[in-house]
Amino acid sequence: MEEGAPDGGDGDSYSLSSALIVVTCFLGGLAVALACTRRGRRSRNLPPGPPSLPLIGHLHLLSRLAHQSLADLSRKYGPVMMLQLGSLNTLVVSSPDMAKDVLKTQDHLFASRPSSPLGDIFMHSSNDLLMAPLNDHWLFMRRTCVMELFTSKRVAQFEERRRIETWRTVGRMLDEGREGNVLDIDRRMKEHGFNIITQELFKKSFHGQRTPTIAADGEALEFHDLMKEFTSIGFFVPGEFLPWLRKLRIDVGGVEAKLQKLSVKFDSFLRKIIEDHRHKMFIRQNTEIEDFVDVLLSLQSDNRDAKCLTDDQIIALLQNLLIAGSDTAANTLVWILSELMRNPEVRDKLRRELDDVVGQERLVHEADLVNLEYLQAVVKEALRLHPPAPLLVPHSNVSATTVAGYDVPVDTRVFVNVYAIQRDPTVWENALKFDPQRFIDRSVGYQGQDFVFFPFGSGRRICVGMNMGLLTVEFTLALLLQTCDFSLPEGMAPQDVDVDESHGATLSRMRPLKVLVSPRSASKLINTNS
Ligand code: HEM
Repeated sequence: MEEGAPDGGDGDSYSLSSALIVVTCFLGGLAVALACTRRGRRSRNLPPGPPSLPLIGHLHLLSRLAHQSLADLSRKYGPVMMLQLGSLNTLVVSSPDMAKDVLKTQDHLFASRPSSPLGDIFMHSSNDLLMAPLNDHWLFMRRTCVMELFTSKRVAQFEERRRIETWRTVGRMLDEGREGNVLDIDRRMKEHGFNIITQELFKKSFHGQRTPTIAADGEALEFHDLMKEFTSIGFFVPGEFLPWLRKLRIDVGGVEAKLQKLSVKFDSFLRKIIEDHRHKMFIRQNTEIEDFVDVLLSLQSDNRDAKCLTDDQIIALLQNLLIAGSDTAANTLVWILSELMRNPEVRDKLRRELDDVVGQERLVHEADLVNLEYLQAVVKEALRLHPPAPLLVPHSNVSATTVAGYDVPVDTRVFVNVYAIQRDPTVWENALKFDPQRFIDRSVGYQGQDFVFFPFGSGRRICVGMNMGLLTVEFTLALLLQTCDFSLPEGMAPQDVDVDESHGATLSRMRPLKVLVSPRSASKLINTNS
């Protein structure tokens, strides 16, 4: 280079050398991280797992349908597998024996929840039930649910509410299905699941025509927007797996900011509902219990217990129940109807059972369900092949322990792959065939006792709303089949109905199920004006 030339060359070499320093440091850091991870692995007897990449660990091996990717990996690495998702130890359990060890034998250790930005920001996990770690607060919330909200008395109290709402849904479907209109079943069932749960929580519906119990337009719209926003954000928060992103205040895709904003909106929406109920109960001296909010407010004012529910806890609980209770039941119904359209012989058999037990002269009611053995088997078979929470809700262990002789460090995130177990050909004959008869030939309940079938989980964290969810699904299915005929749009054969999956909050169909609906004679008995 000529003397006196502009010092751009020096600048270049400066930036080159600083770039080299950064790259060297980065690679050095990676090498140290890798060596530490390997040493850590060697010094502890961790469960097997695939080779990992520095920093991201095994994140790149998970597709959007994580339950399927994990099922594939466990076929190679076994039923107890350890993954490194970013910087998080993650235990994946995929056999009945291992599930039993985690959810029964060591339930006292594994019944906690990992902390997560989604839980912290959105679910108020220090105040809620679903995402709360295993502690006295969780026990208090769980007891409140079990002893006050989901008792058989309370479930029975809301029977009429569920019946009327289901009549309205079926009536709407028949109306809209007139003149050969093709119906989007996913949309109908999601609206139905949501209406049922909001009727139980705060005696209001948010979809359908205006009636005295349907929320005012503005309120309904606001709630629709909130729920739509929630499901569209997605549940993958990168900072959960790569905590250094959070330390550097990097919010990839702005997901955390969106959750924060949405949480504030949700909060004020539910706070207003609580205030309206309080007004009704105390100003108008109305002490009649009409919904869950009434129950929770009366517990709060009772003050029998030294520990009393706060407004924040009530809001967190309502939010949990809305999120955990609506799409789970709705998607179960969509999967059942998909399987019935793919398997006309099952549909015919189910209809024959309904005609034999109930007939067409009166409408089915919840008390009939115990006598509908095949219908119950159909629901079980759909929950076997399409569990709404295919990895349950993540568990976590409160102290270090061992599983199948392998070390599991404290605070490991645990995925129990119920989807893989319920489709395992070594556990179930013709595992991928939709065959409800298997549940008539073999008695398997919902309590998850033998760990071959546990779509609601098992142990301390088993679904708290199981009975209510099952009633919604079974009764809706019974009324639909009793009063409607279903057929596929012209040119479509049963084998054309796919079962491709998509996964948001719960396991749903990738594309909506579209069918034709026409009335059977019992439909004349439905009164949609009640
Ligand atoms: C077909 C319907 C449903 C299915 C398949 C289902 C499934 C599940 C599963 C798998 C879990 C996690 C269990 C675990 O962590 O091991 C769960 C938890 C939970 N479910 Fe459900 N659920 C359904 C309906 C409902 C309904 C209707 C409600 C309430 C209205 C509800 C409220 C909850 C709550 C609050 C939890 C958290 C319990 C805790 O962490 O202690 N679920 N459910």
